[in-house]
This record gives sequence, structure tokens and C-alpha cells, in this order.
Amino acid sequence: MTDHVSIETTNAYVDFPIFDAKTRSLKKAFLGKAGGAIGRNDSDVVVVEALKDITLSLKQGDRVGLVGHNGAGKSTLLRLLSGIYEPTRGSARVRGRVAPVFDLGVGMDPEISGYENIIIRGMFMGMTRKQMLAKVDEIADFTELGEYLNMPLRTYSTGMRVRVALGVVTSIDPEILLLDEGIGAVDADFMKKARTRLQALVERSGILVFASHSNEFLAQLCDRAMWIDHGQIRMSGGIEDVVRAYEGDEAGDHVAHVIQELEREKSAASANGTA
Ligand SMILES: Nc1ncnc2c1ncn2[C@@H]1O[C@H](COP(=O)(O)OP(=O)(O)OP(=O)(O)O)[C@@H](O)[C@H]1O
Repeated sequence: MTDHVSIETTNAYVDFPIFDAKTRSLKKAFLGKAGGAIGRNDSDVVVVEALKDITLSLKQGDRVGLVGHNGAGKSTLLRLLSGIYEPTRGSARVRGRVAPVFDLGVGMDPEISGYENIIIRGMFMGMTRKQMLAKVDEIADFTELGEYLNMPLRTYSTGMRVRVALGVVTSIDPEILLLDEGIGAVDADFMKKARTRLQALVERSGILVFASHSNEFLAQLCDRAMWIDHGQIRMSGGIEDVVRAYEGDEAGDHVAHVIQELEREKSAASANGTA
């Protein structure tokens, strides 16, 4: 069971020390629109304050979308929640098997075949070789890459690689799914198919945290949102409210419309007995 799954952070900070920064131009800390604040730590080293004072608590069933400007700290937060980054100060405690889905290319080897990469990538995400062997045919079907799967990965286009990675990612059973949207490289037809699979993956997982610039995608996969601004949680709440505050009424109305449509589809599906 997944009842033990949880994420807690308390006053967590993540700083990146930049030892080769041009210090003369950095006398004063500044806050542009994009990016975390630049300051200095106790040893007078220039640091990017990517996350500041993050306190959050997530439990089984939570589906949280992260919104915010470029460099606001969304990816850093996902890495903190996955245990890839330790907090510089404060604490982060994660209970459950984490599947980080950030860089779809990580864990792939260009010199081995698509088939072999499917196995390796799955093992990288915490599956056993045996579990992956049982899934490989179904994943191969999903990618629609046919004979190419016997060829080394270096012969694939970017979109073809993304197909392999998405096939693997959507076949696993994670307790905590941390998803960074970086999956724009596939064609529209394939994306439609991938979204359906991603939705099923999200339904199987215990906790989802999803960073995305697509409000439609957020509304589809999440039921609440956090606005990350200059490394801090500026607002947390329903997706419509958070998007409205972050992007304005037009975007808020659009999200409301998308949610309504999704609910209509869901109730139509259950009336037909297909849900
Ligand atoms: N490895 C690193 N070294 C130094 N600074 C970093 C590093 N990674 C991120 N940062 C800085 O931390 C801040 C937060 O970056 P992050 O990638 O988390 O933002 P983001 O919200 O995911 O942005 P985007 O929407 O553009 O992907 C930025 O100011 C960025 O410059």
C-alpha cells in the first residue's frame, strides 16, 4: 500500500555557490523578473538562492502543479523533493519510492539499441531487469519505432528518443512521481497518445508534483497548484485561483473552462460505463 508515502520540507533553502562569478558587477544583490536572487553566503561567496524557506507537506493522493517564471525554482524544488539536492538549510524528508522524470535523456546510452535502452532506463528508475523484460514488448509497441528499436540510439532523432523515454516512464509504478515538462519534442499525434498514458500513470502514483508552463496540462493532471516566485512559495491553492493570480483573468478563465470540459468528459464516460 502507498499510505506511508509522504513528503515534508521545513524551512528548506537551496543555494548554489558560484565560485567564478564576476564579483565586481555583483556588489548588490538584485532581483530580476526571472531567476533566483543572487547574494552572498557567510563565507562571502556569491550564491544563487534558488529556494528560500520552503515548508510543505504532501501526502498520498496529492497532485500538485508548480507554476512560475523561468528560473523561479520549480526544477530545483523537484530535485530537492527527489533527494537529488540536499537542503543547504532546513530539512526535507521523503517517504516512498521516487520516480524523477526530469531530463528524459538521462539514463540512456547512445551506443546500445532502443530495446536495451528501454531495460536500462527502467532499471535507472528503480525497476528490476525482470520487471522490465516483462514490459518491453508493450513499451516497444507504444513507441511505434518498429525495426529501429534494434538500432543504436545514436541513430534516432530527438523525437524518437523522447518516444522511447516516454514509453518507459509511463510504464512504471511510482509511489512519488516528480515530473518536469520537457517533453515537447514529439509530434502532435504521439503527444496525444502519451498524454493518455501519462494520465494513467498519474492515477497509479501516490503523489505527483508536476512543473509545467502548460496550464491545460496542469489542469489535466493536477488538482492544486503552487506558484513559485524567486525561490519561494508565493501562493498555494486550487489551479484556477493560482493561475489567475499568476497569469491573470484570461488564463484563469481558460483553466476553469478546461476543468469543466474534463469533468464533462469524465461524467459522460462514467454514464457510458467506460470509466
Ligand atoms: N546547477 C545550478 N547552478 C547554479 N545556479 C542554478 C543551478 N540550477 C539552477 N540554478 C539557478 O536557480 C534558480 C532556479 O532555477 P530552476 O531551474 O529551479 O528554475 P525553474 O523554475 O525550473 O525555471 P524554468 O521554468 O526556466 O525551467 C535560477 O536562478 C537558476 O539560475
